[in-house]
Amino acid sequence: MNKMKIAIAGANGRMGHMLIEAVLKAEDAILTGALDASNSPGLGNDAGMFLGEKTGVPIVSDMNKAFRDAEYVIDFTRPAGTLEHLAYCAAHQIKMIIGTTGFDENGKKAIAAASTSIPVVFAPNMSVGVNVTMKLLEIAAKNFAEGYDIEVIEAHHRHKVDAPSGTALKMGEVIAKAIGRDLGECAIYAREGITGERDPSTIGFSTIRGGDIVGDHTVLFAGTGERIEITHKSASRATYAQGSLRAARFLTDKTSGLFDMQDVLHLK
Ligand SMILES: NC(=O)C1=CN([C@@H]2O[C@H](COP(=O)(O)OP(=O)(O)OC[C@H]3O[C@@H](n4cnc5c(N)ncnc54)[C@H](OP(=O)(O)O)[C@@H]3O)[C@@H](O)[C@H]2O)C=CC1
Ligand SMILES: O=C(O)C1=N[C@H](C(=O)O)C[C@H](O)C1
Repeated sequence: MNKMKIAIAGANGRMGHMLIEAVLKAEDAILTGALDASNSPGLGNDAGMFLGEKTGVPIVSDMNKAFRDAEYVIDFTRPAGTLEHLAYCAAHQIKMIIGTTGFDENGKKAIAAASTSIPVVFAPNMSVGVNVTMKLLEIAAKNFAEGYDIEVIEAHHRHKVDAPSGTALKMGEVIAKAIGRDLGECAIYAREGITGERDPSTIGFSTIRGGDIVGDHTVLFAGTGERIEITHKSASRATYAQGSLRAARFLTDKTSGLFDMQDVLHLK
């Protein structure tokens, strides 16, 4: 069997650890490199050290070393880092799976541009459950377009640096598209003081940060005399790592193109 040669960017991070563990356990994958930031405390350590395993793959900050033998880079870092890795991968024909969130419009355009020369899976949430939930939201939104107020509520751990989460924003986009609204025009990200009554055409977002919450997302459709809540809760980051490996397998026969987890899971 030809094993997928995978390098992990963000190797010393929360997702980096889950991804390294998943790659080491997968029969069809081999860990060929591990990258982290130049100031990472993990630099020089064996990538499997946190598991008590010796992989022979050190964590380095030099892309030439970390990505040299890779066919795939799985990147869960920060937007600035991901965009540097993307440029390298595009120049060296390495397939990318991008889980990083918090990109601005220019960052998203750069990813789309790179995907004309390499295949990229770019998704704010790699879990099967969240992506099936997106489909449920599409159906629900079409039926609750009138007479129901729509609110997206998300909760994450205290270390998360972007808000709302990439998943919450994607949920908002899916809902807005389903009911013919433009999220850029109808999203409300904060409320304080005398806000006036709720504008029924808006989609509201609420963010909770605390403790070690892995990732909870609820969409509330609040009508007259009833409320519908569609909720997904992650209990472990393993689900994102397994989804990332599915995304890599999906890219095996691709030479270019921008894909998301709806493509990977055949949900479109
Ligand atoms: N799509 C999905 O399914 C999921 C997406 N995410 C997203 O993944 C990203 C990472 O999350 P998480 O693992 O919790 O975060 P962590 O902070 O735990 O890990 C990020 C890692 O990337 C490193 N890093 C930061 N900048 C660079 C850079 N320029 N080059 C190389 N490495 C860099 C960090 O190093 P240092 O700490 O030294 O700065 C750290 O080791 C976030 O954007 C998060 O929202 C998370 C879970 C699921
Ligand atoms: O930072 C996280 O932890 C997560 N980030 C992603 C997001 O922003 O949606 C996915 C998941 O919710 C965990």
